[in-house]
Amino acid sequence: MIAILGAGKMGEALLSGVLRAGRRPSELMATARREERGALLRERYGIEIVTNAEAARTADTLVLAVKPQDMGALLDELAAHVPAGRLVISMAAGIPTGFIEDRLGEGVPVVRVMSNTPVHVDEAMSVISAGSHAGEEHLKQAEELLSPVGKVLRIPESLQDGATALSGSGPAYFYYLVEAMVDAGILLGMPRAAALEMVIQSAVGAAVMLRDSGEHPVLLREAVTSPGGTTIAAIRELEKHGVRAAVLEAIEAARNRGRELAGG
Ligand SMILES: NC(=O)C1=CN([C@@H]2O[C@H](COP(=O)(O)OP(=O)(O)OC[C@H]3O[C@@H](n4cnc5c(N)ncnc54)[C@H](O)[C@@H]3O)[C@@H](O)[C@H]2O)C=CC1
Ligand SMILES: O=C(O)[C@@H]1CCC=N1
Repeated sequence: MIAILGAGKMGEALLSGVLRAGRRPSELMATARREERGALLRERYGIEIVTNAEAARTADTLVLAVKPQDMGALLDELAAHVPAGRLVISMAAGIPTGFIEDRLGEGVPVVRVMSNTPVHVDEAMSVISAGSHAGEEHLKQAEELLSPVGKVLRIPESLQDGATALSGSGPAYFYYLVEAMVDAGILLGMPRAAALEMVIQSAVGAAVMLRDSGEHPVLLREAVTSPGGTTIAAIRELEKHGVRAAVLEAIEAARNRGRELAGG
């Protein structure tokens, strides 16, 4: 039995992915802070909605999907109810496995996960790290849970805040670029719908080539960039405006914010 504690955006996305992958609703339970939210999840997925304490007592795997700021309160609520040997999987940004171990009692196996919203389309990037009491079998269980909704990669926990900044937040950077490109289309007089269609299909085409061609991104970009042509005129402006440096600093800022989150 898997329990998703705090089934908001990410928790629900994982829940629906796990059901799409063939698990039965009777193998899953969830908790929600608001009653209406619980009722909606029960109706939408046919799963049982329980209290956090009930989930802790019953489920073999507890998936913590609350916001980092709510993690301390959730763990205080769970502490008295988690029997030894329960696997705890945390999806929260910035919360070290040690923070959870300290509050749930020594010996609890914790796996920290950073996934991203493409869980919705089974194209997530999930990176996982073992806490000090989690071993191979626990990492395998986390991989089994997450691999139906995308790729899974093991990394040392010291890189988790970096992964949060890179792939956890990653989809937002691509959406931001799409927004900016659509604005450029508007500037050039395109109807918004046409601009959006052109940009989305360019993004999808570029993403599929990146994934499937095995070519390095630099080579793919060079293939678009004709001598004396249009692309290099655009690239010169991107370089002039320091876009690469802005990306480096932005992702470093996201990593640094992740490091602050456990402190509230
Ligand atoms: N949104 C994203 O792109 C990503 C989010 N994350 C992480 O996933 C976690 C959840 O994020 P979202 O789904 O975006 O947030 P959310 O706010 O949509 O979901 C959290 C849910 O937890 C519920 N909740 C809070 N305290 C509770 C408690 N004590 N008992 C039961 N339910 C409780 C809230 O009512 C809410 O529905 C966060 O820790 C975040 O860092 C990770 C990767 C990507
Ligand atoms: O913005 C956030 O804090 C979360 C973590 C990764 C993506 N969204």
